[in-house]
Amino acid sequence: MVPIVDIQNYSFQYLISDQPALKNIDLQLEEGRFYSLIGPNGSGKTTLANAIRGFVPKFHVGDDQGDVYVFGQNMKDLELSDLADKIGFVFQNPFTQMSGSKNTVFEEIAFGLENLGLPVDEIIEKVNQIIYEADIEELRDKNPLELSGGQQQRVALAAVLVMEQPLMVIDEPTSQLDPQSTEDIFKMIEKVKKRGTTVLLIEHKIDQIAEFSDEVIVMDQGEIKLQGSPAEVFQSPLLKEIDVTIPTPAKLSLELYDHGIDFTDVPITIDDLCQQIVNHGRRRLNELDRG
Ligand SMILES: Nc1ncnc2c1ncn2[C@@H]1O[C@H](COP(=O)(O)OP(=O)(O)OP(=O)(O)O)[C@@H](O)[C@H]1O
Repeated sequence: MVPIVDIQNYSFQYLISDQPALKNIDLQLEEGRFYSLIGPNGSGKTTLANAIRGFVPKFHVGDDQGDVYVFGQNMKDLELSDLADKIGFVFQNPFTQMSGSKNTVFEEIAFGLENLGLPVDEIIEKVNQIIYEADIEELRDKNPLELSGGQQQRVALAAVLVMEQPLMVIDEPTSQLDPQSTEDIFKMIEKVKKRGTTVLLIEHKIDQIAEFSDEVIVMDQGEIKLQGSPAEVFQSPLLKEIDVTIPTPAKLSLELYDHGIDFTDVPITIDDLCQQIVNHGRRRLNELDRG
């Protein structure tokens, strides 16, 4: 299968910087998978997302080498507007996403669909559906620019998800949200993935990343250091050399190890942890029976 995104030996250095933000990146994203991109602050995550959308180097200028292919086309041959109907992009700061010209959240979310020229009935149906899924009914008639940061974040995400582009690049959509809203946003993104959308999510919420991602990509100092399933990545000894935290169940298992409880695998999700505890209990009972 041809990857949706194919990055080949790509490096980029901002014009005003003295070191590269991306170094020799090779990355392929397959259709319909949910990828999470993690790494310490300044490791290059947003720059990589911007390279996939073409903002780097077309908007944020600098020197680049290598190639970024998206939907089989080299970004060098495309204008920024060429991919508007293929890539949904949620910015780190939701304020920058707002059109600034709409009086209500409903109109804000409808804006992109209007630009695509969809029939009014269809626009209303789609906007109502996403407002329901994003659980933002109480914001429907509010002015987008008067919302709190967390509310703007939900509206900005809804305004992109409603467009149903086949690739979503989402930069820290939950940074201003409480734990329950964070969980809701991940469930929403998972629903989008189930429609066949490819998702690249930049996030720091490790527990949800472990639970929802198909693959985790770890960046450090402009390079991709690790990539694999959540279990592969969060059990990798290489992670110790990078400043990223491990999921809470894995941390708990290390504490239990100090109390003599040794699991066969490091649990990554709460379900894994429960299963490992049950397995451990069974093993102990068998030992007691035999002993
Ligand atoms: N517009 C810019 N001009 C110059 N340097 C930049 C620019 N944007 C980012 N950088 C630098 O590029 C490097 C990578 O930054 P980037 O924002 O991609 O990292 P990040 O992993 O997304 O960080 P964070 O988690 O803090 O958002 C950093 O050293 C940063 O200071």
